[in-house]
Amino acid sequence: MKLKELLSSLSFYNRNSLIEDVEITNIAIDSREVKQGSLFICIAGFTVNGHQYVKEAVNNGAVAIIAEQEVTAPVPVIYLTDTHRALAMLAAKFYHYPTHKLALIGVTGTNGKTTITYLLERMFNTNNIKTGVIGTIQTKIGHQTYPVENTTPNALILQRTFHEMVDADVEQAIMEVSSHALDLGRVYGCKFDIAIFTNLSQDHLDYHKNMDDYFHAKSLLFAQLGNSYHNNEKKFAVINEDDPVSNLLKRSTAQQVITYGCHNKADIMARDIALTAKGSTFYLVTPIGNITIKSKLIGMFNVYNMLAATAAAIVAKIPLTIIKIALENISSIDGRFETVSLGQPYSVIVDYAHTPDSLENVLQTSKEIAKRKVYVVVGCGGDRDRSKRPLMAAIALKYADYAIFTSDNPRTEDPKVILDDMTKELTEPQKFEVIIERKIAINKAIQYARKDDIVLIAGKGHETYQQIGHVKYDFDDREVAREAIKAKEK
Ligand SMILES: CC(=O)N[C@H]1[C@@H](OP(=O)(O)OP(=O)(O)OC[C@H]2O[C@@H](n3ccc(=O)[nH]c3=O)[C@H](O)[C@@H]2O)O[C@H](CO)[C@@H](O)[C@@H]1O[C@H](C)C(=O)N[C@@H](C)C(=O)N[C@H](CCC(=O)O)C(=O)O
Ligand SMILES: Nc1ncnc2c1ncn2[C@@H]1O[C@H](COP(=O)(O)OP(=O)(O)OP(=O)(O)O)[C@@H](O)[C@H]1O
Ligand SMILES: N[C@H](CCC[C@H](N)C(=O)O)C(=O)O
Ligand SMILES: [Mg+2]
Repeated sequence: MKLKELLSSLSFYNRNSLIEDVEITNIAIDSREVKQGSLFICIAGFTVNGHQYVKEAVNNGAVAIIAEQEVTAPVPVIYLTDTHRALAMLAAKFYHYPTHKLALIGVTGTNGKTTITYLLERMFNTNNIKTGVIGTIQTKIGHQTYPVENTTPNALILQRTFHEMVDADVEQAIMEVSSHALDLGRVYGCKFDIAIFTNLSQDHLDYHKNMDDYFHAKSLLFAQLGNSYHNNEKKFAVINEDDPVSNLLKRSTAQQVITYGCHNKADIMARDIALTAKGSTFYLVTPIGNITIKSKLIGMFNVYNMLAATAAAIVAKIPLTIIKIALENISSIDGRFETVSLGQPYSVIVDYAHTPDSLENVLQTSKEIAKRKVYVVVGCGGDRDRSKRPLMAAIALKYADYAIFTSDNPRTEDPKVILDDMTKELTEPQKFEVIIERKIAINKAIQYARKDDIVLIAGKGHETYQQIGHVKYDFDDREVAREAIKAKEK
């Protein structure tokens, strides 16, 4: 694509007629990935400033540069005020606006995003619609899976992925939209048809200044739904009516709002909810009919996730009978309240709870279904929100009978400091111990467990690594638990 054609996607740029109209064969934001014919877009990152790599980019074959700070280069340089947003628009244009060629659902909120995307995937697939999924666990195009670095990838990877989905005849894309992504404009070039809000509770206060700032980032997804009454494009905001911020969130969108909930009156509701250790049963009340759902998913939070997915599926015109089949067929989501069972007389559950709210939810659920004691093994990630550490530890002690605090992904922090942040204000020393090494902590908890107890291993869920420093070591809570159970039971 010619540079000038590419630039036509930006409303405001310095239209310098002297700019040579070079052919762009590739877009790169990393100088190490620049090839002959690349347009190099400089991003001022959190770790380094991409503007410093212009020389290397040119040496590797960059034929034009987009920058927001002064750079010198022997190739055309186009200056813009916001290269993050420019990247999103240019990548969308370069890949021929792929989100205009498929239907797109975005899911945002503190907890439940991954779960909802997989519930929706199952609903669309059961209705014979080919899907693509982008999120924390992986990217999926049909049944093909690809590893990911971020929950919501940067705009370049994102638009390329949508382009591959279009090539693979995907009709429905479903993606998690993180608050970081919204704040950094990663999804700015996407056309969403449905935006789903799950809930808002504390997380990521290392990145966002405060909860208002965090809420504002989330609300951008709803603002981005746009106002398209004039071209008759139907778009929907699916909002959790029981969350305290829902009324404020509704004001962020000019599109039709569909609500779901269990307490406040909503369009899609669950009534007569019965929660057990084997799943949840409820009467699903919707504008297109009512039906009983018997799901294998455990916990009240999953009832909310099912309602959110159902609301989006209904506006996407999936019949209620298909929604029921899909919901009843899903037994668990990778690393979310996943049981590790080798026939042992106690339950071992691996869960991705890594926020105060999610930990509270899963522990409350564990407590409700436990016949005897609940043991929890939990830590907090390094280089992330420090203020959630004491909150998570206090929640662990509030609900569990006994806690083992251990390392999550310490990243570049000293694990002892993280554990100290978690435990220094705790007042019941008889109810917990600290074991830095996660494998030993898991083994110890399983050693303690007796018949009918529950061991909840929280924080890492589907992750198959543990990041210590900058190195990711193989580590899978489910594998470690399996080995520990085997060793104990033999
Ligand atoms: C804080 C944050 O979001 N960081 C993201 C950001 O990294 P960064 O700002 O550190 O980038 P940088 O290393 O400073 O580099 C700046 C620029 O220089 C370029 N560069 C760098 C080196 C070089 O030799 N040449 C070169 O051109 C880089 O390619 C980049 O364009 O840009 C990277 C590339 O797009 C992201 O992978 C990275 O996510 C990191 C891994 C991360 O941990 N992000 C987390 C906080 C995150 O985004 N989380 C959310 C959700 C979490 C949740 O749901 O709970 C997510 O969506 O994943
Ligand atoms: N609706 C919900 N409300 C509160 N907690 C939830 C909800 N759904 C799931 N959880 C808890 O949060 C954890 C993470 O769930 P899930 O992966 O679906 O959320 P997410 O929003 O994708 O998280 P992330 O921000 O890490 O991508 C689960 O393991 C469970 O403990
Ligand atoms: N996407 C989240 C995942 C956290 C998972 C937890 N295991 C941790 O490492 O803190 C983050 O990067 O904050
Ligand atoms: Mg997720």
